[in-house]
Amino acid sequence: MIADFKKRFYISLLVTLPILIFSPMIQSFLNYELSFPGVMYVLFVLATFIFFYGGKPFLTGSVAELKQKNPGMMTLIALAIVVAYVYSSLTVFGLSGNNFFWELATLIDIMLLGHWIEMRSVMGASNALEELVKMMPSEAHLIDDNSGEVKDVKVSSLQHGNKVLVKPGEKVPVDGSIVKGQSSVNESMLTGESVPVDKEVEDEVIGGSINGEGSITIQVEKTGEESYLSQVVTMVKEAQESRSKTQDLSNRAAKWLFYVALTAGLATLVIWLALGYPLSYALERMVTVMVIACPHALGLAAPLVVARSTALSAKQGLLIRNRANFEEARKVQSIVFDKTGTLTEGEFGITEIVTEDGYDKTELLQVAASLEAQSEHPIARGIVEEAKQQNVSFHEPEQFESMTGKGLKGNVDGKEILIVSPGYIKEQNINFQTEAFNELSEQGKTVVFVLIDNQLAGMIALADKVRESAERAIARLKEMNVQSMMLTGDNEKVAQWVAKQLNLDEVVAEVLPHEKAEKVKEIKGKGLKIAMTGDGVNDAPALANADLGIAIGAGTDVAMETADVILVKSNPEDVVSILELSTSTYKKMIQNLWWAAGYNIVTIPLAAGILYPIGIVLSPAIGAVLMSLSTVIVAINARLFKG
Ligand SMILES: Nc1ncnc2c1ncn2[C@@H]1O[C@H](COP(=O)(O)OP(=O)(O)OP(=O)(O)O)[C@@H](O)[C@H]1O
Ligand SMILES: [Cu+]
Repeated sequence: MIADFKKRFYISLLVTLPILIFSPMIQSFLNYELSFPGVMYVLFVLATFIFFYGGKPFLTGSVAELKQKNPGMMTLIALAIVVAYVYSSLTVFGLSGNNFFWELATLIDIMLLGHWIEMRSVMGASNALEELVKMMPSEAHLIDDNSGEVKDVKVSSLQHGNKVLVKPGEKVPVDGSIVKGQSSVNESMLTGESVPVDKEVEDEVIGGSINGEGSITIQVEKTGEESYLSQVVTMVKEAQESRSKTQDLSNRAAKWLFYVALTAGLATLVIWLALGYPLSYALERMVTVMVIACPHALGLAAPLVVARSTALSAKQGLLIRNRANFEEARKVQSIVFDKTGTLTEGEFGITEIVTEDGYDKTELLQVAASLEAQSEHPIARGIVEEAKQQNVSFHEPEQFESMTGKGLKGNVDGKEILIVSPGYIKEQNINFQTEAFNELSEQGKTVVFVLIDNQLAGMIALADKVRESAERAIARLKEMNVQSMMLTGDNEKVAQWVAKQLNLDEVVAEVLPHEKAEKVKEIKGKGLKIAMTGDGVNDAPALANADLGIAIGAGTDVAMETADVILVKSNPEDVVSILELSTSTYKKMIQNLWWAAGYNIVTIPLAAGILYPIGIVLSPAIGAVLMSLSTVIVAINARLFKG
């Protein structure tokens, strides 16, 4: 496409030269005379060539637009050059008046040049996505399973389970896990995090990241389309193509501009004729108006900015999935955070085990860990970790059952075990050591209760760390006048403790998973624009219900599927970045809409000849220069967008 415009431009330009040299009007400007019999016919033939050859992209483009019943810039340009060409040709064959072949030729030249330059700038603004793709290396060192020999193969030929060697300083070719060696890996191109991450055996590495000083062997887990990077690229592409309000607005404006241009063009024609000017002169003014009003920068103003901002943000680990909701993010007034894993690290460690009479700590830990080994909950991981460290033996549970938002149930060694929340204990009116419990909770520790054969056996206290980044994020939100709220399934006292640490505006504790979505709806009902941030499966309904759903961290797939934005890093500060990015993207788009459409307020009257009294009249070619300029400015402005 680009090469085609370039070729058509150069050839048309060459053919334009003789037209200029032999045009009577140019000759009178430059005060020379050069002619031969039948020169008119030669000019006609040359101009016809330019009209059909150079004008072809515009003529076919207009046919396509009219077929779609969506007349736009191509139709305007086609109309302009057809009018100029038909009128000039008629004068050659008898109609009285002057031809303006040279105007037609230069107009087409400039149009071709303009569209060529502009396509290049457009490519520049939208190729941020391609940079992401380029991060993938094309070759990998495959280790033969039998001989252990290393040979270089194409990444596309790798299969699951293959082992590949990654040497120091090389790019990791595929997603996989380390089976040998250790190193630090730079994942900044995927997460924006510039500090290299230490990786050892069993750790996951992502294709496209850069290996540090160590040599590692990785086992291939995901290739091609499945790989993290291609999923990011697909996601960004989808977001770029998805509809948005601003886009709809500018499309509608572009439609309007078409009719404005047409009307303004006809009015110009009529007025100049009424003022007694020759038809050729009036037509020239009309053609200029139509060319200058070409609404085509308008169609690009928003998509270029969006292409840029979605791709840029993807590189910082902010993945935008739903553009329309992202655009509205700048209006968010209240953000609801989930506690565990979002505001806190989500990494629990056991701090105390308090037993009831007749039970010992190791026994408690053993049954608890045996049951929790079946669960993915952060609490479960903390308990299992501690048991492993104490070398407690695990026993396979039977009839395992998880009670969402409340705890777990199952049989271990023939005994019925329950691990449950304080809420559940209170609900069942079971007596427990209230004082010890209160003391632990007030220190911000999450306490779970263990029941053996319906008898309370004791409680396990676990501590999680509040993220420092959460504190900074909430402070910044305060500055932006955005309310921060926390929703948690955890106990009230723990929630209060976290809220105090982080200076949160509001907390709601002991909410069951399905109640999170209802709570979100309730806040929305108060007329507040709300964003919800969470990581777990139990957050998914709430994410879907919020005006803006933000999935944090690698999170669960369900959370990612329902979210409008995914934050690759588990950093609450990125929530602030999303809001800021939404604001700056919107600003840039509006700015671009002005460059694209607003400039018509000045140029249409100018093209119509309003400054004729002081001697300023634009030729169609100058009109074409100005309209191209507007598009190029829009493209450059989008490219300057840094987030
Ligand atoms: N695997 C488990 N082991 C023990 N207790 C559990 C388990 N899962 C849930 N619970 C109990 O149920 C409560 C609520 O759990 P839920 O998963 O809904 O929220 P949470 O993870 O504590 O907090 P957040 O809503 O902030 O993520 C927990 O605080 C805990 O008391
Ligand atoms: Cu145009």
